[in-house]
Amino acid sequence: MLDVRGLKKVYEGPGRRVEAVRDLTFTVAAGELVCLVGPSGCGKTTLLKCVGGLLEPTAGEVFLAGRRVAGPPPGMAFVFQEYGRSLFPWMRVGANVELPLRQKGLGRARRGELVADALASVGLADAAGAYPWQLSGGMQQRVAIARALAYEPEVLLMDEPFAAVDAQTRADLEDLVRALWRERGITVLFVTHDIDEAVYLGQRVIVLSASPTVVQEQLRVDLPDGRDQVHTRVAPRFAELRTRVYEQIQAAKRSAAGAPLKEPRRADAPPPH
Ligand SMILES: Nc1ncnc2c1ncn2[C@@H]1O[C@H](COP(=O)(O)OP(=O)(O)OP(=O)(O)O)[C@@H](O)[C@H]1O
Repeated sequence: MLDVRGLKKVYEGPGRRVEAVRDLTFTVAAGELVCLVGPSGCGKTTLLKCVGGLLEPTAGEVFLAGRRVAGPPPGMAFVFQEYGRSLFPWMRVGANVELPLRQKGLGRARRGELVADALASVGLADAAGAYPWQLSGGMQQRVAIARALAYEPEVLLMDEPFAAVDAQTRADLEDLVRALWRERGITVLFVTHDIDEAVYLGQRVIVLSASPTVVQEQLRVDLPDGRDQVHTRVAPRFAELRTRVYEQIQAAKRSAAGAPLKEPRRADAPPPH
């Protein structure tokens, strides 16, 4: 479904050259939920922008369903971290969710159906007439998710979408994403700096190195599909997987600092004491 091949991004400006992403190659299968995690500043947002056609890579290519991405493709939707800036404050919630559907050229009746369905899916069926600033942060992020869902994307790109909400809201929103993903079969690429979130959400976790970024490791999350905040997070396997991801991120930071890489531990090895 999503094929990232040899992606490289160098930012060049007067007197400054930043090689943000060196060489990234990975694929995401149709209907898969993959989390990308890596040290701060490792180029996660840069990568997602290149995948979404918002930024031209310096080298390498991204393919969506076999077609090369050369601008925002019609089958992709974004959810960003800063919900406060991604919703228009002068438009009511319903109009915010509807906006991309107008741009898609859908008729009024169909737009109405999709908006109502998306808002109901995120538990905000009665908020269509409110303004975003009348809602809590978590509710605003639900609106942003509803807007992405209403668009009926094949692929949903999420860039640290819950970084700015409180811990309880975050847990609710994580469960919402998993529920929507399971119901709708959307392909999800979810960027986070939170290791627990990556393991809790993903079917697979791609660990990125420090910038200039390469894939440090890919880890299959072999937890049961039916996850919940109480039991999954205390499961021994959850602890093993998060330890494994944590070690890889530490290794990525050490290698960036010039220290030798520690031999990676096997995912099925017991956690360290
Ligand atoms: N427009 C830009 N111009 C120049 N350099 C940039 C630009 N955007 C990002 N960078 C640099 O590229 C590197 C990667 O940035 P990016 O925002 O992609 O990382 P990130 O992993 O998303 O960061 P964080 O975890 O802090 O959100 C950083 O060194 C950053 O300073």
